[in-house]
Amino acid sequence: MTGYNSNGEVATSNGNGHSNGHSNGHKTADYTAQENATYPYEVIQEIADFITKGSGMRPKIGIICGSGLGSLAEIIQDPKIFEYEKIPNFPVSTVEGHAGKLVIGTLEGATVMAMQGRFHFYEGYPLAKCSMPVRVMKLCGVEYLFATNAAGGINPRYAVGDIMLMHDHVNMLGFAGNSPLQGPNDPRFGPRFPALVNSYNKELINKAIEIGKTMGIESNVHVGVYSCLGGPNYETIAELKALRMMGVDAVGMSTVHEVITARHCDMKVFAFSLITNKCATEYSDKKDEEANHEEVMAVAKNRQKACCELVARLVREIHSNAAS
Ligand SMILES: O=P(O)(O)O[C@@H]1C[C@H](O)[C@@H](CO)O1
Ligand SMILES: Nc1nc2[nH]cnc2c(=O)[nH]1
Repeated sequence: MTGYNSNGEVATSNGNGHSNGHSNGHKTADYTAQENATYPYEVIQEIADFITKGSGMRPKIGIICGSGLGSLAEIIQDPKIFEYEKIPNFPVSTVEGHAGKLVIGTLEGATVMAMQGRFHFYEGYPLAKCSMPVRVMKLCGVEYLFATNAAGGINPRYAVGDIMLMHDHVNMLGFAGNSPLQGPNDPRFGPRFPALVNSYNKELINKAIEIGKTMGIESNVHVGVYSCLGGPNYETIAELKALRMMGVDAVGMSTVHEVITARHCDMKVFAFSLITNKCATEYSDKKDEEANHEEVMAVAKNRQKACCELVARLVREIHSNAAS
């Protein structure tokens, strides 16, 4: 089985087919791969072949499930499930609420693949590794990326449980000089200097707004700007004030690197944040204003039905338009 070494050269592994760095049973990020996280095209192709041959399917839509939103993959029919640990050269999920499974099957007539578990920078993975599965999706045949996340609401109009359709982002990790596209560029994926204006597909946003209306949740659906910070700590009040001044509506720890990678290889992107907590932008002693992951997961569980319906109906739209 082909792998890659720390120089980014294609190398052959010792035959167990994967190098996830978790042989002792503990799920920890593979720190040995930090030096060079750029996966050669051939390795991504091998992973994609493993999935398409193993499932006998070529998905058109890829879904990334946010924290606690794994149920988005549970609505997929006749699923073929791959545990990340069994996929060659795939990282492992280390965060609660991210099961670490790739689910391929049918949703509303369309062939889809869903990641029940994404990779975050704070897990110790470099950004290129965090978003490598997006390139795998591309080589599996995926044209549309649906990225979902749990996020803190900074916009004072947002309530817990609301859905924010992302129409733009502020990439704080990018401000700090970090990008999933760092390192050698392979033009088979995309250009060295991709433009990111119009990254979030307007047609899909408009369709999602319409779907929200027919679901009767229009007052809980917003269109806004997301910002990704490195995490794993939540933000200070001063940071939240600064983000608000920058025009950010919701803050999280993911998605942006996936969107950059998807746009680089010309996928159409739809993304939304489930607002799992309200971010305090004033100083207070109240403990219940502090964000915590248990609350994030509980809100995601409460709102999974609405999130699943939104995703399923948007998939149906895409599929029926393609068929007509
Ligand atoms: O994977 P997402 O972005 O949905 O998860 C958010 C960010 C952190 O991983 C976690 C914090 O509660 O939720
Ligand atoms: N950075 C960040 N990520 C989150 N994920 C869910 N809630 C939050 C939050 O308040 N801040």
